[in-house]
Amino acid sequence: MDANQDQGAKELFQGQAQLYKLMFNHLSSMSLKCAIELGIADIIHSHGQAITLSELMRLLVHSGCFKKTKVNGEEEAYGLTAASTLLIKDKPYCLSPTVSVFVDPFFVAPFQSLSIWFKGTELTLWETVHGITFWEFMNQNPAINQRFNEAMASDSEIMTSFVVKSECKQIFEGLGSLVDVGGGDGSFSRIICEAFPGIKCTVLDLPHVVANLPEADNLKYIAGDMFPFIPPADAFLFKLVFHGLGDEDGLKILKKRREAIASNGERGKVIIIDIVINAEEEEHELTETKFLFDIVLSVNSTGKERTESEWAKLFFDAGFSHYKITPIFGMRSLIEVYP
Ligand SMILES: C[S@@+](CC[C@H](N)C(=O)[O-])C[C@H]1O[C@@H](n2cnc3c(N)ncnc32)[C@H](O)[C@@H]1O
Ligand SMILES: O=c1cc(-c2ccc(O)cc2)oc2c(O)c(O)ccc12
Repeated sequence: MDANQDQGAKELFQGQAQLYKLMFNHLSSMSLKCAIELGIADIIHSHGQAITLSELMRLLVHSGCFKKTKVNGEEEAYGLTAASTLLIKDKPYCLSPTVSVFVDPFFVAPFQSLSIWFKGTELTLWETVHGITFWEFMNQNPAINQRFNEAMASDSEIMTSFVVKSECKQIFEGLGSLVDVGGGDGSFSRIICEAFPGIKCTVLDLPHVVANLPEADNLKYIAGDMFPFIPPADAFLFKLVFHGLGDEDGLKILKKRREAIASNGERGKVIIIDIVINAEEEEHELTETKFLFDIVLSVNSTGKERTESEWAKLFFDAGFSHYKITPIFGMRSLIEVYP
């Protein structure tokens, strides 16, 4: 990649992370609500105007979503930043559908009840509020399922087009087969298949996600559950899948992949694209976005976002011998795991 492309990708991923932060900003106030309902401030203590449009714009400018500028050097106006550029509809990368899913009442509603969940017994807050698990909810609500899958697809498109142009494309070179586990509608694999026609890609996901999707010569879909069965392959890709799994389930999946690699003559690897929390070394705002994601995942699923040492423990406990983390996607990293 040349320096201009590199700069472009950096800006793109910074913009994406910034947009996610804005998308999840309501979690700060919901956490505050929860702290009030649980009486946290009281416990610690006993131990020891309406917004006008211009004010709203001021807030959005302050948060970096838009910038204040001048037209003809005089008139005040609002311009786009890296984040709001990702909201333009007819551009190759548009995150507007993603933002609209994750600020929709069905998604935001559970956060109103954080304190009820803390006092209850359900495994996830999602179940406390919606009565069924996140994936069952998607199965039973086709319109929302479609919007969620489209949001995941736009996330994949941004990332994959970057992967196939950057040095990290070498991790796919020479592969004969790849299973994209929990691969959604296959947007990631579709771009990989086009860039590497020699790779036979299989997307495994739940039936309501992969039903009736068009296959290609080297792109197939399997409707199924990743826990009992994942087909053999030279590489297993998990993009934004482990963050939805607790350590016990994550370990189950990784151990089976380790066994699959052993029965393939120790040939194969696991490729993970996910968040790695690195609060000491990275920018404050990036860590904040990752922490917000952590709340989303621990509320909607049994998962969490992990630090490098938490990831390493999972890999070594599953019997892998080494791994490499490349933090190339703004808030997400590419993790290669080897036997
Ligand atoms: C956050 S989405 C990520 C989708 C895709 N990898 C991407 O990054 O765009 C997680 C995916 O895991 C799938 N999934 C969840 N549980 C699964 C299971 N038990 N077996 C197979 N897929 C599953 C979901 O349907 C969903 O498509
Ligand atoms: O509730 C979620 C949200 C996500 C999610 C949101 C935005 C992205 O760009 C990626 C992922 O992922 C989830 C997930 O993987 C899961 O297992 C349960 C819930 C969610």
